[in-house]
Amino acid sequence: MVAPPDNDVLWARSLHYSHDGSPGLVGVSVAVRQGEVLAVTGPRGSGKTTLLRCLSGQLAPEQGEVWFNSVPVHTLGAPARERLRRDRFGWIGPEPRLLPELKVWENAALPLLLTGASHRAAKHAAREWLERLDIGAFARKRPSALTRAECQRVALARALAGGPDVVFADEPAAPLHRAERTLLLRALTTAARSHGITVVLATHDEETAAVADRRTALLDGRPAAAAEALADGSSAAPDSPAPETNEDQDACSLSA
Ligand SMILES: Nc1ncnc2c1ncn2[C@@H]1O[C@H](COP(=O)(O)OP(=O)(O)OP(=O)(O)O)[C@@H](O)[C@H]1O
Repeated sequence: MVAPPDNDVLWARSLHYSHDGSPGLVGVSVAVRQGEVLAVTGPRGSGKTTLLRCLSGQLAPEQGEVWFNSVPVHTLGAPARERLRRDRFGWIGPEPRLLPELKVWENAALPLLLTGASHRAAKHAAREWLERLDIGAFARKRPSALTRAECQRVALARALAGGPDVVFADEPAAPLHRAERTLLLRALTTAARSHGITVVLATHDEETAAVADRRTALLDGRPAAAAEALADGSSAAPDSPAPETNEDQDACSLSA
């Protein structure tokens, strides 16, 4: 077992995962550099969420390797993967999933409180991120007083407040209108770039993918090129890496 290259913060090779026997991932490889925003693209059901869940240690792949820096995530037991997720990763999905009983700042501080941070430190970090994301004024309100877009920003503050190395963003802007989507993606990429946070962004939406530095495409749980070759009847290896597109920095103008 050989650790991945030093400049890759996250690295996975030949991942296989099936959901109750039906294939979710079939030979997917991916590498993400420190501070990079990588878009994982593909139509609905192509395996994006399954890939993010394997990379973040929520799911243990049936085959293949996942490395976070020099940590072989695929060899860790469930408690160690849970600790890793809590301490080093942030997650934002399409739904904010805030706890209605808690104030906005408490929602944002929750992951930090779970890592054992003091109440004071967790509150400070949460409020700082709420301020940076322009929702500091709502800190003492309950989520029910906020719009959906504001709640999604609270979810982003929650993903960032613990000072993660990697944020996994699974269709984070999907339920939002265009203007709100642009704001949320700008907030995500600006936060990531100013703090050197790596982002793995799953999306089926071209405009959303355009904020990334680079993208990798999935189709039917496979790297898109391999899936297309399979459909054509040619002989591409099933676990060849997904084709990657180097996006010009102009594509990142939302984060300006
Ligand atoms: N918990 C589950 N149980 C059974 N099948 C699942 C489960 N989760 C995903 N799948 C199946 O695995 C495949 C990949 O799903 P996945 O959610 O990873 O794709 P996706 O690209 O993220 O799609 P979406 O954009 O709709 O979330 C799909 O065929 C899906 O139906």
